[in-house]
Parts: sequence; structure tokens; C-alpha cells
Amino acid sequence: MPLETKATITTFGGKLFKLSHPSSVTGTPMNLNLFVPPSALSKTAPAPVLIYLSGLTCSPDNCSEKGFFQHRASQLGLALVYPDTSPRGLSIPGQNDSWDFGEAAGFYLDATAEPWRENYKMESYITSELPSILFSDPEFGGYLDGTRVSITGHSMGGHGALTLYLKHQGKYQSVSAFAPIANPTRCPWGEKAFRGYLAGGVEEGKKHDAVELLRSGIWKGGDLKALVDVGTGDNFYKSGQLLPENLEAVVKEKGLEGVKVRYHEGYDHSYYFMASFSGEHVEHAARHLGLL
Ligand SMILES: N[C@@H](CCC(=O)N[C@@H](CS)C(=O)NCC(=O)O)C(=O)O
Repeated sequence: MPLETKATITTFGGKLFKLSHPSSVTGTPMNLNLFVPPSALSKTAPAPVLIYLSGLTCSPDNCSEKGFFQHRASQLGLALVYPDTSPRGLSIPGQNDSWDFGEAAGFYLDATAEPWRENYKMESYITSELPSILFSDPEFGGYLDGTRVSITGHSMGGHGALTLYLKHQGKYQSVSAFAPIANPTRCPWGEKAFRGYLAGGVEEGKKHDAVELLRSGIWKGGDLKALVDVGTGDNFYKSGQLLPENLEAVVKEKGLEGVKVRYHEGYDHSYYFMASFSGEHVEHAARHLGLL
């Protein structure tokens, strides 16, 4: 079934499409936003793609409206895909009880515990179903070069970007993250998610934890093409939800190359922080996608 267009918005010379489709992976309708840069609108030069994974509480709209990725993406000829953060509208008990678990908090993994395992399959959705629907869509596929894709994300989405990049080697040409939950088996957000979504709890969560994945030696791909930004004024960083130092430590311990972690004095967790550096994350992806 083709993607349904809910809105078309002209922005930075390109078009932002608000799209929806039924998902057989989550069993629900799923929304996403797609930004097509001006260079690809005629469909003669399909654009490489940067997938942006949002954080807790977000829909595809938060970053589209205030992440400021479109500015630099428009100039460089990069398409942007903003997926949703979980299935919505189910009637699973507990799905709307807290803002950091359930709806809008899918953690980019395939749940193995009841009652989540049937629908909460965001890893399969992001890495498999969504690209297959988008890149073969009769209307939208022609804008996009599905062979050149990078991934980025914020907070829970930074965790998603890093872990999907590590687990699905070769699928994404580079990765970047803003304030990622870098070591979720060791922080309250991650522990709560893994206890809820995974039959094996926090121990099973190691399979979905960037630091633990790197520690396990999963990465065989040479230089990690990774950029990570963190604000030192971020309350979630200060309260131990993000743990980027653990990422730096495992990179060093394993002798891995190609991970740049930057700390920015005074910036917080919000989109004011993200918007300040989103141009550089677009450039990071563009470089690895052959646009720079
Ligand atoms: N609701 C939480 C904050 C959650 C939060 O900061 N979410 C981030 C991602 S982890 C976000 O992007 N929120 C939406 C926004 O700022 O537009 C609180 O009250 O502390």
C-alpha cells in the first residue's frame, strides 16, 4: 500500500511531507516525516538519506519543527527521514502510564516480553520495514537513494542510532548522536525499558546497549564513523542517564578509531542544543554519503 500524504510543506527550498502507512511489523498505522531537498525534487538526482531517531515523548514533528536539520540538508542535497518513536493507539495496559516507557518510548528494539512483543518492534520497523516501504514507494521512492543511508538521533534516539549502526553493520554509512543514552543497562531509563520490554530484563538489554555491544567485540567494520555531542548543562547527563564517558572508555579499551565525543559547555538537553549542532551532524553524514 502506498504512503498516504497528510501534509506537504515547502521549507528551505525543498518539501517536507507528513506521511502515514499501515505497518505489519507494529500492527498499527505509523507516521513519519520526510524532507526532500531541492536538488532531488525533480527525481533526476535521488538524494542520499539521513534517518533521525527522536527521543522520549517525541513524534516525527518535534525535530522537523525545531531541530534545524533542513537548513544544511537543503544546501547539501540530503534527504531527512523522521520516524515515530513507538507504535501508538494500542490498548496495552501501562502503555500510557509514564512518559519514559510505552507509547513514544519504544527504545528502538524488538520487545521479547509480554505484552509488548507483538507490537513493540521498533528495531525491525526502522531497519527493515520502513526503508523497504519508503524506497519502493511509487511516489516517494524516486526522491531517494536507498543505497546511501546514515543514521542519527537524540537521547533515546541517540541510543537507537548507535545500537542500530553497530548491530546492522554496513546498512548505515555513518552514525551520530546528540546526548545519547550511551550505556542503558546502567541508567534508570534503560533499566526501566529493558525490565519492561525484554523477557531477560537488563541482562538481555546488553544486546541493545552501545557500550556493551562494543565491549562484546561486535564491531568488525574498521573505523567507526561516529560523532557524539553532549551538553555539560544537560540535567539528564548530570543525573547519570547518558554516560557518554563509558562510551569513550570502551572505545579506548578496545583500541577502536573513529569515535568523536564532544562536550559543549552550558548546553542543555533540549532542541536549543540540538539545533546549535545539527548542521555539523548533517555535514558528518554528508561526508560519509559522498556529498562533501
Ligand atoms: N518529559 C520529560 C522530558 C523529556 C525530554 O526531555 N524529552 C526529550 C527527548 S529525551 C525531547 O526531545 N522532548 C521533546 C521536546 O523537547 O520537544 C520531563 O518532563 O523531564
